[in-house]
Amino acid sequence: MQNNAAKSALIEAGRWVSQKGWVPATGGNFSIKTETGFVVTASGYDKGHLASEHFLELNQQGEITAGSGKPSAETALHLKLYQLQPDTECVLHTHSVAATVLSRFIKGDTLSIQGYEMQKSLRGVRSHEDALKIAIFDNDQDIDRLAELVAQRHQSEPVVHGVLIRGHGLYAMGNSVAETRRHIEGLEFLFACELERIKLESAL
Ligand SMILES: CSC[C@@H](O)[C@@H](O)C(=O)COP(=O)(O)O
Ligand SMILES: [Zn+2]
Repeated sequence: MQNNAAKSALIEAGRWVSQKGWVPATGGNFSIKTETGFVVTASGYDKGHLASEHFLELNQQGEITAGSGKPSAETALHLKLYQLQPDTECVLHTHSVAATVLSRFIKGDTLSIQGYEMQKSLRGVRSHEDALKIAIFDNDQDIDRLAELVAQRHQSEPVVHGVLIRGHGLYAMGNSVAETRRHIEGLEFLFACELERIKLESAL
């Protein structure tokens, strides 16, 4: 995508995701692939009120080519996700309550979801009977190290729709902005359902 179109699409995605309550208190960061690399949000801004000056342009090695301020503190993870899946065009990172709590509640390294029609909102999923597996990684302030763990896991279990960072949030990806938004919305619905199910079952 062309740089200015990418920024406009991310400004719009930011408004939407903020209205959903999924990027509180400057949490979250967004990027879109461009002809020369990718555009990423600058660090520390309210993602519901982005303007064109709140973005940096980076090349395919992750070096800044245009823009001011600091790129997102989590830029290395965006870069890694583009390198792992060449058809990924957009990465959106959110901090919803459901993703944050569920990733802490599940103690292992995988959230397994089955039995929901909404699973079919995710690319390639054909049935509620498919077991949807979302990788969970322990949170780490060392983003390069975290990105390396995602890359290692990808070798045996390819990252397709998104990954959860424990107690932190969701990284969703897709082959367009629209697909990434749909993946976030579908996954958030599934996370909320799972939280409700766990609460009901523990009350029995
Ligand atoms: C407001 S705490 C969240 C941050 O530490 C981080 O996880 C985040 O998502 C936003 O960081 P940013 O550097 O603005 O892209
Ligand atoms: Zn974050």
